[in-house]
Amino acid sequence: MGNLRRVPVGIVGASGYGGVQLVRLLMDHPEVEVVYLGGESSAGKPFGELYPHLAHAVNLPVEEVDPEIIGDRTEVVFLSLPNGLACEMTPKLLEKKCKVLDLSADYRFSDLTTYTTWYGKQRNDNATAATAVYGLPELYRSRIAEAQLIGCPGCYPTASLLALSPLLKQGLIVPETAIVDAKSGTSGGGRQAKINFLLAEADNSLGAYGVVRHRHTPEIEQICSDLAGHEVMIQFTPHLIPMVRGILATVYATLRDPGLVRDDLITIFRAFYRNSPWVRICETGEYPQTKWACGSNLCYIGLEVDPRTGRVIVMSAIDNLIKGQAGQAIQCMNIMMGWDETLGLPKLGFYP
Ligand SMILES: NC(=O)C1=CN([C@@H]2O[C@H](COP(=O)(O)OP(=O)(O)OC[C@H]3O[C@@H](n4cnc5c(N)ncnc54)[C@H](OP(=O)(O)O)[C@@H]3O)[C@@H](O)[C@H]2O)C=CC1
Ligand SMILES: CC(=O)N[C@@H](CCC(=O)OP(=O)(O)O)C(=O)O
Repeated sequence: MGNLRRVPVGIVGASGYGGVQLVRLLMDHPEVEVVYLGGESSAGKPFGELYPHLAHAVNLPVEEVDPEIIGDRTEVVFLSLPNGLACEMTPKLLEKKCKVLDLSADYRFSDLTTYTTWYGKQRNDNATAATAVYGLPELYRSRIAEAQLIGCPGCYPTASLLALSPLLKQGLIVPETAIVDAKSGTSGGGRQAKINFLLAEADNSLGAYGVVRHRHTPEIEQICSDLAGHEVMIQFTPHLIPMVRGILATVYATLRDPGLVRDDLITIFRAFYRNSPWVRICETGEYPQTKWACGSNLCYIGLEVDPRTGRVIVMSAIDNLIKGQAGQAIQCMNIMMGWDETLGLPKLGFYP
């Protein structure tokens, strides 16, 4: 007989794009019960008023955020808030013995000086931050299993790091030659009114932003440095593309051994991800499309070697709201709770 007791979970920031994905997925998760939804401007409203398509399934109000009350009512808390808020409430939630999964950048950095430099917020929770584990299960599964606090990765870092990790871990590329050219749909910017996300601005147009200064650069570099065993700098350029969901990261790097061919690297990638149910390697020469990943927690990876330049080109496609955000956080929760990593997560995309 299965376990009848469901684990009570809370979602802070439930009214945002990450929050609504968490609600949608966790309502169907067999081991949890969503008992608390929190927000700021949405507090006091029924959730179904904010997202009428879920009104028939979610009969909960959005409540004000009080860590004391959340800690009393839940055992697992997802924080899907703008950067700089999670670090204010996490110490209290941990004190209350909750497991905390933060979807913002607050607990992604092992060195808080880097966080302060790039995010501009002074912090006084160093001791708490030191206990956080970076929530990329394909790299840090065993540490996630032991953790009480997870700093879930950003969407661009997820796509970029899954493309780069096998190459860096095996020492196959010159790390400093790595260039990440990435494109994101507009939902990456959240459910806020911003001029560049207006249909008239974003539609029928493609452009880079944050060139040489996007805050995901130090996040990607931190993990690349960990994999390479020394400090690594990466060139990262994000682009906004007129679609709602999805990220495609195209990564270029110079191979140390120019004799390597595509089949060698496919074998290496397959071996690296052999225990990772959410990574699919495109083995027969096809290149991943964001649409394949849409709605699922999968990351599709394809690659090619250019014998003329000696470079490897890796393409990595995810849904920014699922593997890039809410889905990955649930994957981490599954690991922390000792459940199957795939539990409650969508395996099949929406395509077309
Ligand atoms: N969108 C994406 O693709 C990804 C986003 N992330 C990160 O995840 C986090 C959430 O992003 P996203 O869902 O896009 O953001 P949204 O802007 O869509 O949602 C933000 C949420 O935060 C709530 N909120 C804002 N201020 C407060 C406050 N002072 N107290 C309580 N709640 C507050 C809002 O509540 P209300 O509406 O009630 O005001 C809303 O529910 C961010 O840190 C983002 O950087 C990470 C990976 C991918
Ligand atoms: C299209 C778009 O605007 N994308 C966002 C990335 C969202 C994200 O993951 O940001 P966090 O690191 O704060 O979690 C951006 O570039 O800022």
